[in-house]
Amino acid sequence: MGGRIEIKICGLTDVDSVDAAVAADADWLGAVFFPPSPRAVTAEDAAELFDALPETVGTVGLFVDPDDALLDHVLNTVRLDMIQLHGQESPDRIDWIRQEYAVPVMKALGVAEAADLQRARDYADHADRLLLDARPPEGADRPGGHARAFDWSVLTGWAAPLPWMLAGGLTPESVGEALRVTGAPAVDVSSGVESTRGKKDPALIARFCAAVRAAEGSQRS
Ligand SMILES: O=C(O)c1ccccc1NCC(=O)[C@H](O)[C@H](O)COP(=O)(O)O
Repeated sequence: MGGRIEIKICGLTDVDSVDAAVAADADWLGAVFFPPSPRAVTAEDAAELFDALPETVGTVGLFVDPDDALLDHVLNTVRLDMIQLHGQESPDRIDWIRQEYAVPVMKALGVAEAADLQRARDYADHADRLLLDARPPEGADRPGGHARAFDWSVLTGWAAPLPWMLAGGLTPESVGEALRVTGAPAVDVSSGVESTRGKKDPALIARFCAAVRAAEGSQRS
């Protein structure tokens, strides 16, 4: 049991943190194209951060209910290997985006209780992956990136209809337990590897990735 656990570091905004994520063997690097986020970057910023990356590292563009103009601009400016949709995008909208841009789509779902997992089935025939994230606080100005974890035990017995990532409040200290409880095949982190909100910390990125690899090793033994 236990193959490679994929790691996504989300909300990257500076080259030192990008370098740290690559050095720490992260699989996915995320850029946020949602202006209210403290981690938001422009397409031009992201191109500078991502365009010299090795092909072995995947890039993720994070959007919230994007219009076609934003998608056109970003996809024509930055190399993106996956589109993450973190808003209220419908299955039909996902079908259109996948068709139009020929890039895999990961649909984020807000989870607080087991019943929230039922929505995963709505996207089973439309998205390529699911991101299970904690539901945002009431009245939040953005749907993700709040350092909130949900009760991972709600995933016990859950049959994932698609490849998926666990997100929400993960840290170098908690990710091992999260993996033990959930068996997640991939993890995603933003706040937990920041020294202050929106500022990634290369040392925390390295610690987070090392903790995932340690958990991977213990799954194999
Ligand atoms: O990170 C943001 O600022 C953000 C803004 C708008 C929509 C989604 C956002 N983040 C989505 C992510 O994929 C985060 O990595 C995920 O929510 C986990 O965040 P955290 O709990 O801070 O690790």
